[in-house]
Amino acid sequence: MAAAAATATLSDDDAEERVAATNAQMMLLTRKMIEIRNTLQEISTGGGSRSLTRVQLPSIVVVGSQSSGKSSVLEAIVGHEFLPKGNNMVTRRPIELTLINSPDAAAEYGEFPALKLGKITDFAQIQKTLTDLNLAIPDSEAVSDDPIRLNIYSPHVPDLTLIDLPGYIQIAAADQPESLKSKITSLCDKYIASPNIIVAISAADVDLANSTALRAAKRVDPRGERTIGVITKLDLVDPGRAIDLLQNRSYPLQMGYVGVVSKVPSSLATRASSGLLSRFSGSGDSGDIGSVIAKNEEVYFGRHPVFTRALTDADDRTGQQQVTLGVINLRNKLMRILERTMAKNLQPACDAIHQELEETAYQFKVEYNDRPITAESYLAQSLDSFKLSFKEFAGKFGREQVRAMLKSELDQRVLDLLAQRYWNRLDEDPDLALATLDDATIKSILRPVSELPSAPSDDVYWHRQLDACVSNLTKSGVGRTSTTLVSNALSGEMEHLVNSGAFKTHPYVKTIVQDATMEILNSRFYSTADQVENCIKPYKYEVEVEDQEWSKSREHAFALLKEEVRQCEAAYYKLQRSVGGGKKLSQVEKFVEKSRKGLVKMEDANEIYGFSQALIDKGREGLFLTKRADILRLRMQALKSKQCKSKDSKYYCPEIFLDVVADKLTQTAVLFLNVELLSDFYYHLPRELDARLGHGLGPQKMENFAKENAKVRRHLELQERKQKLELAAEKIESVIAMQKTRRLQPA
Ligand SMILES: Nc1nc2c(ncn2[C@@H]2O[C@H](COP(=O)(O)OP(=O)(O)OP(=O)(O)O)[C@@H](O)[C@H]2O)c(=O)[nH]1
Repeated sequence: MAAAAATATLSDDDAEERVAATNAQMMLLTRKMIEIRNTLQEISTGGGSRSLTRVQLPSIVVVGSQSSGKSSVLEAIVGHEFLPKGNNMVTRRPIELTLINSPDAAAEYGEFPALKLGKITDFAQIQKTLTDLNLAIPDSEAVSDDPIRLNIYSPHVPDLTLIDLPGYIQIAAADQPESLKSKITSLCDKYIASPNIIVAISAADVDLANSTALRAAKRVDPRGERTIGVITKLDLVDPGRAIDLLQNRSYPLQMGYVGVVSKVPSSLATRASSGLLSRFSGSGDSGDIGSVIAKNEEVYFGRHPVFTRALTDADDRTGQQQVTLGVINLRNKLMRILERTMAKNLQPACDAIHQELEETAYQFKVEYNDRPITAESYLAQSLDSFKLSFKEFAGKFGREQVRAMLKSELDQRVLDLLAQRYWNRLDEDPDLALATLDDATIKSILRPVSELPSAPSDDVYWHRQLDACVSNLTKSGVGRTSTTLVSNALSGEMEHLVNSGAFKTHPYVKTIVQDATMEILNSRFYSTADQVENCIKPYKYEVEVEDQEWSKSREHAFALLKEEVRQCEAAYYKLQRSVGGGKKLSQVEKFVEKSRKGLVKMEDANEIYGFSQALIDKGREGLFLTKRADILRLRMQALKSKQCKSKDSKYYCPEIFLDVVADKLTQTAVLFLNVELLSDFYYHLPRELDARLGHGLGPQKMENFAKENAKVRRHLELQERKQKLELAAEKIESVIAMQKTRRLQPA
């Protein structure tokens, strides 16, 4: 019986029901206030708020020297071991602990809101994470005032917010910075400032006059209005001495002292207990360490009548300071105190929220004309704008553009073939010619193209040259080349569009667009290339030419040669400048020519003539360009001649005939590229983007996307701030209303 009395007389059924009802009501209020406090905290972290920082709802802050039993008390309240342990000063950052009573929670779990690790049901894992987060502060710094936020959900905890701080030290250890003591003190000072409630922990076996926690509390709360003294390790001193300590007269506290024995006794550590803590939730035995400790305290205090007497005396109001015993009563007391002090701050907080809300609403009206925005609407708008620029591009890049692109590619191929089979002169320029010829051509000695206009019409040599060129051109993999060209052009343009349009500041979405582009293009690549190749097959055997086609190609071939001449001249001019003038270049060219005729020796170039190897190479290039331009001019004349007017002279005018072939290949390829690749891509890409960037993105990614744009981010943040303030105002008003109703109810 004595034991039951010592732990707050919970034996009587009526009393129990009353306590439960009060607890439930209190928890509802406290929870609402904690929610408001957290909302306000989010608003303050989201951007400097002037009026909100002035008024804040209080937190409970736990301070104590190292090894005073701080962790043991907190763990007894939570019911689990979860705080970092070790000799190496493991609490280096404030731990802001929010306990959330969740009666329906299937399991107890913790969450680190800033880390986004999800629910952690293994408390050993929570302990490890806390240890890692603390030890991430280097030994040289030892403490940081950047808090770790941890929420614990459980049916066995009350709604409470507690802040655990690094323990006070007397002197810094050898490996700790000198300034550590003062660093810890100023960190704690920051937290024990008004209006927070201070839980000052002192161990019974250490002289209270030396308690750093009580001394610090006295400094900031000299009248003992917001400090609770907690004396741990009562079992280590004589019970009579314990009672003396709990009635500490040198620092009287209005909320009194609470004595606890918060160590899990080894004999009880593994046994499920009577479940005293679980009375909070009305569930059965919790089996947590809180219950084990409570059971142990019940037995310990019951064993010593002096504790029962102290409680009775206090109840009788004999002038003694109020005495409270046990972790459960500490917990209840904390809840009551939190509620009371929060209630005191409710009206000022409510006023501050309203003031802040008014300012924010005004800003929102002025800057955004009350225009609401969502990440989703911003994404939809950006996607629409992107699709619009895509449509514009599609309008500009059609069949005609593909035709021009492919024709210019084939023109280049035709020029290369002509150079190989007609224009390179093996006899005059063996070095350069050899480098560009295939073995078969080298074997068939090239005849100078100047002989072509006067060759007999049945000259097999010239027939073979043209047939080889045509065969080479038609069998050069036009299907693959043309498909690659168009694919590259499309993916290049998409790259340009994402880098310049609505998505230019959105790297994640850029990748999605590029991936979708590549997937569509790749999936069509082989079938398109095969279809094009199939359709140009007939030209591999026979090419029929119309008069009109011939004359069109005659003009085009002439223009091509003219452009080639221009390029030769430009290159020659550049070469002249690079060797220091035309005179120098022609000297070197002459030397190279003489050496080809055997009139001078190449080995003497440097020593006798002072021409470096680089200069000789340039001389060779100069000679090549001059001769190439001569041949091209000759060929231009030929194309203009009467001989090349008729399509029947195809062997005399290979430039024209090859252009006809290139043109036919282009026209046929474009037909299929347009249908199979271009139109298909233009049709599918917008649909694919709708699928990937619509709801497929998910709310978090959508928000991340929207906030990548600084302007939108500001708009969204201001809007969120306004919404949070509205919510906080609504909640705080309902809490104030609840308070009023409670006050009106009979006790
Ligand atoms: N006998 C007894 N030992 C206790 C009691 N409370 C805590 N201890 C022991 O005292 C030691 C220190 O307790 P902690 O809870 O780790 O103390 P702390 O203040 O958190 O220590 P730091 O984390 O180092 O600051 C541990 O060995 C506990 O088991 C108690 O009420 N009675």
